[in-house]
Amino acid sequence: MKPRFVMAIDQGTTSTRSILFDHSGQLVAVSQREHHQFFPKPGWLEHDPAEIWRNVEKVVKRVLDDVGATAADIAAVGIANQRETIVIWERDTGNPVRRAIVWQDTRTDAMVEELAHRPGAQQIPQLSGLPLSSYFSAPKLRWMLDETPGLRERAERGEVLFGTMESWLIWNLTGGVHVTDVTNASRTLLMNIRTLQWDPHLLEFFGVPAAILPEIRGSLEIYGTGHGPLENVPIAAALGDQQAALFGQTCFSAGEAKCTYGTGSFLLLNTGTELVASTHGLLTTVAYQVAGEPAHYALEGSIAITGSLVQWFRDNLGLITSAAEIETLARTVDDNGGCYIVPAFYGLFAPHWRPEARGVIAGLTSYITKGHLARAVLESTGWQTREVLDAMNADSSLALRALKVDGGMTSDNLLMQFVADVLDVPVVRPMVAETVSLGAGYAAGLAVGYWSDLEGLRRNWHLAAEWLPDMAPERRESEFRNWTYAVQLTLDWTSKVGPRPGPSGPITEARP
Ligand SMILES: Nc1ncnc2c1ncn2[C@@H]1O[C@H](COP(=O)(O)OP(=O)(O)O)[C@@H](O)[C@H]1O
Ligand SMILES: O=P(O)(O)OC[C@H](O)CO
Repeated sequence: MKPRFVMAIDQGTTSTRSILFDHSGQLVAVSQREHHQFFPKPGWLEHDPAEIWRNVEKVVKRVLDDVGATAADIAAVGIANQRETIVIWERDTGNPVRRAIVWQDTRTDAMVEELAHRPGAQQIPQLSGLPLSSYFSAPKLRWMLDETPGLRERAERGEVLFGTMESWLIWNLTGGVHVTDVTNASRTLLMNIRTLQWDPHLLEFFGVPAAILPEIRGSLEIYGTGHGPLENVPIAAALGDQQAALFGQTCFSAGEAKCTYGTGSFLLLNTGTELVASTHGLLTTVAYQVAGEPAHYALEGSIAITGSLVQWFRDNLGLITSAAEIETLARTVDDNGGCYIVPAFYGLFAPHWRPEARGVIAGLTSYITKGHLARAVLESTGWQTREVLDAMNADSSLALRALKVDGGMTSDNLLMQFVADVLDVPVVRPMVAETVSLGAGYAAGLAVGYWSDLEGLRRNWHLAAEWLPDMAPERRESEFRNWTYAVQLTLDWTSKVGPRPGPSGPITEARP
């Protein structure tokens, strides 16, 4: 009997999910668990890798139980994961040596500032496709090796192993295979974006011993097989979660793009097998690689604060009680009243990469009501997307015909219409909203022949909602100019006034 399902494991920043999909790409069952967010100091964010692995075991078992399935029903498992977050564990025991440092953690900002002045720093973007930033894995790894007594020596002796989250999960799922997939490796600042191998110059620059690193493998290939409830099931794919969403949205060809609107937002444009080096503040990243074939690349615009600004509006200002209420409040007024909010809570990511920026509410007058503020909150997500798309258009000649969207913020019609208006392209949302998991499932299913080709998967993409551009060009451009002035106000804030006491780090809900 043929297996009925593929399983996706989506290990995200706040929770871990296991989802079963059938052959038509329909979601059959889901199980989810949140994990603790540890904030040991302002700007720091850590996860417990052992807790995350236990959660994986629980959600895998639960989702199988829910539909009465066994390992024999599962064709393959695919992993999608929060990217850049680092884990170090002992080779002998498999125990993590300390908590994971999460992608949003800004503890290495000062280290990065210092490294930026060292010889060799100029070559980093050209080698890795990434700007030097505390967002990526290498500064976090350097920090862990420097600040954990004896760890660097143990790393050099090969006693401990490094991995991003998919690497940690593959190690545990397979019982000891130490690999990473190429999309996750492309987020570390340690991989050469052209050779797709660890780069000796980058390892030396960040002081990382090669003995600690996993082998870089394709995104669609069998890394090993599972045990326990997944006995003998191929662990057949891994993708960073944003690349998984690109895959799940079936953006397989050059010129196709998606944006995932969640806590932060991530716009990825598939550029095909051609690598496009950004000169406008975007990341060059690997979109996916079928084992043994050339990699497909993407240009990425990572935006740090979008949905989390809505959370701030709800939790810190208390002007709404649920995220969904922001649309109702924004609809009480016709426009933003001249008000712009730039949410540079802990610097700005793409296309600015300015860690010293801090947020502003600009254009404030006695006329402004909470309705105008609600609009400005939502509009900031639209304008930040526009900045990223302008950078993409400057870097690449691939003209976007439509933007595929997913994520929690896409239930906001006012926001999605605004995005279509300010980008001047149609915005479309698919029926299956779980694009991250779907992408991991598709990749694993393709790797084992559960699905035969990409065209078949494209036919599974069905339109759920569409927003067409409907804003006068003069208004669009004059408002964008205003936004740009507001952004200028944020850029040098901490260089001029110094750092503020108190948190300048991630906004993430702390409950398990
Ligand atoms: N109707 C809405 N309007 C605007 N923002 C929303 C709405 N619903 C949810 N959000 C925001 O979306 C985010 C949650 O989306 P989700 O895709 O679950 O995020 P993540 O995967 O990053 O945790 C939250 O930050 C929340 O504030
Ligand atoms: O887990 P998410 O959805 O917050 O995604 C995190 C990104 O992978 C960070 O680069």
